[in-house]
Amino acid sequence: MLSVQQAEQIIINSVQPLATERDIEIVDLLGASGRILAQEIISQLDFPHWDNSAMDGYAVRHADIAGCNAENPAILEIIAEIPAGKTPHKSILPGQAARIFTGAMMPAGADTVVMQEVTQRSGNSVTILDAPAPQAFVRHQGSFSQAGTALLSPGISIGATEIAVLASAQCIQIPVYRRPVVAIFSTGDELVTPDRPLKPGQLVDSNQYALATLVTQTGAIPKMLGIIPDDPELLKNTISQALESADIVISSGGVSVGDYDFVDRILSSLGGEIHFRAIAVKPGKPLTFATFNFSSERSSILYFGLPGNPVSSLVTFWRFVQPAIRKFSGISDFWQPIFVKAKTQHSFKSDGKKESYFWGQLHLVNGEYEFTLAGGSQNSGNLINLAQTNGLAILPVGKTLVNVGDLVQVLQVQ
Ligand SMILES: Nc1nc2c(c(=O)[nH]1)N[C@H]1C(S)=C(S)[C@@H](COP(=O)(O)OP(=O)(O)OC[C@H]3O[C@@H](n4cnc5c(N)ncnc54)[C@H](O)[C@@H]3O)O[C@H]1N2
Ligand code: MOO
Ligand SMILES: [Mg+2]
Repeated sequence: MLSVQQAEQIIINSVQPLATERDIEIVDLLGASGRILAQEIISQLDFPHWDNSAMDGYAVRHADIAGCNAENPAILEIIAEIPAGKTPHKSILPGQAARIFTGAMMPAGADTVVMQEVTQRSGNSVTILDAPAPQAFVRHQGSFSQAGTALLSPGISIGATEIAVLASAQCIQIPVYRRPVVAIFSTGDELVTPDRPLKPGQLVDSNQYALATLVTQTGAIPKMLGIIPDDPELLKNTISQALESADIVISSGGVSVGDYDFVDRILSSLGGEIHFRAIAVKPGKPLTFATFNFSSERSSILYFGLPGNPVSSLVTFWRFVQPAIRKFSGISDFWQPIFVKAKTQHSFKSDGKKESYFWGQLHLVNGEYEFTLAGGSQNSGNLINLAQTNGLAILPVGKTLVNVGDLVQVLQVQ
């Protein structure tokens, strides 16, 4: 059976990220939050825009104050006051200074700022009790970045720091990639929506809601197609419709070997290339991955047939689907899953034949991660103790036991 790493490679190699002009939309500054930048941002401005003071104090000519100290101070005449936002009109000549405030433009002639803490003011003169280095406390025009420089590269995720840069560079129309559309549906005659009374044998479709939440959190648009009964005709119609209107399709259920598990057959009949139908992973073994190439105008459509058991569908989403959505979104880096090493507070075991995932919580204790197993049954049908899961501890193939205090690899999730 395919290993987790082989399956991951097949999926990631099948992803053709958004990259064309057709995939770009323009949003305003705040609308860019959480989006993926689609084009390089080049600054029209120098940063700082002009020489300015980094301190409240006095703008001076360094030659006038070099070597001065409390015993041998320099005394200068104050000829101007320059608050932030005002243009200085006078040049500083030898023996002169300007009162200046943080962020205010440096006057011509001055090259250094003296902090007011090492000065004494008396009327129109200032006594300098200590000389800073030449150029001290002056933020020079263009010293952070110069006009014409690329400030942000395409493929980055836009957060608060990037929005600050865009705002400062006066970029208010931001080119971002459109959000991928992810169609989601559940299969199974036993499934009902959460608002329906349960008849014997029925079960609430929880997967669709959990998957839609994860899709949204991953930056894509979920398109919920509902519950489809175990009927090959209805399933075929739904899958066709999903393939027409989405970039990625996720179904849950109907991918194992039961008589009512129709998904794989339908994918083949619709012309999908099935790359695999099972992985050596627990939970999540019966995961189907297929691609559809309808035209050169569209990227390959990715189809994930997730197993129906609630934990299996979420574990396979986190491990295989989420990185694929991220990569598809146009993110040039950081779409990979994040693994951390954690000291486990519980022991757990497996038969060593499949890569096994155990759900629970990662905590930072004194700067180091610890992993606590969720209480109750680690059965892939038990979604109740999945609540508050933020990590999946991994037992690799060939390893059958982890003891309390051992370091384990944990996949960070959510
Ligand atoms: N003979 C075998 N049987 C099974 C195998 C196997 O290897 N040989 N694998 C088991 C494993 S592992 C899994 S996981 C499941 C996967 O089954 P399917 O993907 O075909 O899913 P279903 O049979 O439709 O449902 C499985 C289970 O999950 C419940 N379910 C389904 N959809 C939802 C939903 N949307 N929300 C909540 N719960 C859902 C469903 O009622 C079943 O209990 O197959 C095993 N069998
Ligand atoms: O692997 Mo299934 O995915 O355990 O329940
Ligand atoms: Mg089944």
